[in-house]
Amino acid sequence: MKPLQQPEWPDPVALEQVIRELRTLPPLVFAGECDDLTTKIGAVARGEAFLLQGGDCAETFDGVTAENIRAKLRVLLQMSVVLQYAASVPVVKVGRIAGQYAKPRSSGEETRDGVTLPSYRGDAVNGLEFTPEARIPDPRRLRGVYNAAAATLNLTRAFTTGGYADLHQVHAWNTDFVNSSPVGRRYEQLATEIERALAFMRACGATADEFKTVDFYASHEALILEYEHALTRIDSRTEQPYDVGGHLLWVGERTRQLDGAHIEFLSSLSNPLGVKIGPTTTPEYIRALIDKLNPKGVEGRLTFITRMGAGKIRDGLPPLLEAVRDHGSPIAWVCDPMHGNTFETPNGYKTRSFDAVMDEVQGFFDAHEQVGTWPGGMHIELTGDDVTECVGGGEALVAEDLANRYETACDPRLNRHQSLELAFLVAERLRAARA
Ligand SMILES: O=C[C@H](O)[C@H](O)COP(=O)(O)O
Ligand SMILES: C=C(OP(=O)(O)O)C(=O)O
Ligand SMILES: [Mn+2]
Repeated sequence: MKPLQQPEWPDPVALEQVIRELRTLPPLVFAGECDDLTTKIGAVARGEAFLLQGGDCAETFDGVTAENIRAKLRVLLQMSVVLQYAASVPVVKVGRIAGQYAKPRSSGEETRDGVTLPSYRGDAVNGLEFTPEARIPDPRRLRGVYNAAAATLNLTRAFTTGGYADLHQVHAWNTDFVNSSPVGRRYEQLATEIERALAFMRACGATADEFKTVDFYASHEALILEYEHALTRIDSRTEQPYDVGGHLLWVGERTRQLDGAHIEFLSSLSNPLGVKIGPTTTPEYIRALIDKLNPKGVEGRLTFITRMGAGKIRDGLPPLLEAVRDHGSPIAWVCDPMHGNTFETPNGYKTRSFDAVMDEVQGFFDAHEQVGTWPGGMHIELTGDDVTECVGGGEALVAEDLANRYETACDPRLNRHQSLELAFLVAERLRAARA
């Protein structure tokens, strides 16, 4: 079977050149870091940690700025402390970042005002601009992906280890936000409590080096197989293949066929892996997928990212949870409450409602409560900016507001307010689940 959702590159010679070059470039991540993430996700699968995975639907080359990267990291750090403090559970932090440049599409073409052009497939493939030239797939963009991912990872590593992510900065992350909204003020109270706890520990003589840095990992959808293959290397320590273009790779809803090229590719890697699980998934498929991707039952190797839709998760998820429980293999279950809840507004914006997103998260927790399994994490499309892409939330955005700051290159993301609100709501459910 031909691999699905692959670009049709018009210039195979240029493609060959880029791939040759990519094969010689240094790894973006170290295989040992991938193993560390597997270990951490193992704790998620055992019910001892929670995974927070989030970032843009589609990163763009223009979006590789210090401001943008800092804002994204900041909202993820804020969400993490909310979850960690309110639910007393370690949070494994993974960005949809430094590699999330390729998009599967429902349709190969897009029509606007009677003009039809190839769909935008992410900056890895073509340009967002609606012109015939921009929409031609250009393989040189794959080199751009490598450069953008390297620059993003470099700054992310600097922020997470160089002081920005120090827990003592818990107030500083919120300074421009404190009084601008109820959720900003709620966060501020929590930050004050955390500071008090840190001061108490200092007074006890605890040297809190653990609070100074955070472990933060990069993930993206493994979609364009030529790129992912070119960044797959044999690790000198273990002699095993790792995709060194990111720590965790997932395969999406449209490319997860058991006998498809994407699942075959994942099965060859030693990285931690994810697979999106949509509403048509059956227990038989899930069991076969586990046997294919994690035959040895390694803890933390396999994460299922459910994206059923708010109306389907309560019926659709429990049979899958039961099938996995009875199979006995360790799985980290993560909820993507975004992709099953997309709709178009009458004024033409692709959006999601905050209430539906929240309802799917609640349904995810309900399903796990019913079966007695651990709701291991959430996977969110978000941004650190005050965009207006999803309706609802504390700011009560409506369809007419979307025109104000609709900046996504693909799917609508939660803005900073909505992301933090979600974190507070999830923290409450998580605390109950822990109890
Ligand atoms: O991000 C996911 C997919 O690429 C996206 O949801 C597809 O959207 P489309 O239906 O507009 O192609
Ligand atoms: C394409 C995506 O999701 P899914 O495969 O679940 O549709 C995505 O995560 O952006
Ligand atoms: Mn998306």
